[in-house]
Amino acid sequence: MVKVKICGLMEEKHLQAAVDAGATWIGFMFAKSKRQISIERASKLAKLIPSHVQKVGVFVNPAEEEVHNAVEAVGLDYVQYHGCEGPSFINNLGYPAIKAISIRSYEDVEKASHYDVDYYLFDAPGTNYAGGSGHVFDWSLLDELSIPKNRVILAGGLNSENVSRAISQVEPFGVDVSSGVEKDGSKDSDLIKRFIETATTTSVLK
Ligand SMILES: O=C(O)c1ccccc1NCC(=O)[C@H](O)[C@H](O)COP(=O)(O)O
Repeated sequence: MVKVKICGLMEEKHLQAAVDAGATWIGFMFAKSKRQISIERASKLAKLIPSHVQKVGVFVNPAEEEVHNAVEAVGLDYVQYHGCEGPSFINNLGYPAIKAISIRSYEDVEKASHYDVDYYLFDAPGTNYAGGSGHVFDWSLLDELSIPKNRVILAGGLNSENVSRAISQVEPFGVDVSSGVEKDGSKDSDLIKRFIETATTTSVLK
């Protein structure tokens, strides 16, 4: 079954909807974004998350100190690097890691092989911010992946209408969504439930 990451959660009711519907990862945005959350607020919300659901902190070119503080205060299970962080920066920090890679061309896809991380999150390039644009990239660029599929998380403009197609085509380990579970600029519990239900009931076998 495909795993689901719901990103950019800021409110208890939406967090609860994601947990109840079967999310594997909950993402807190610590970088500049309209979804940015403080470490204090994320720590409070994190206490409501059962241990089988993993907490991901999303950063864009952070200072090391910032990452250490958030991991400790929030009890993050993974750190998602969504900027231009290099392999040695990520390795030196030493936390379980997700490296986001913005895909414009096949050369971008190849950048994944420079990193030794737990998961590779392939995303559309950002517009106002580094991610969370709601845009889809050309999934066929992932046809010749050199990294194992069980380390791939697909992101970028996914929603309950296109996620089944995305899963059938890319066969990722997980899918990630932010804009696609929002209505009028805020997360929506029904959209979160529908997305998770659709993704987790889609067969990964072609
Ligand atoms: O979501 C943001 O606002 C954001 C801002 C800056 C860096 C990363 C950001 N999001 C990280 C994510 O993992 C998003 O879920 C991913 O980019 C997909 O977003 P969307 O296309 O909106 O589903």
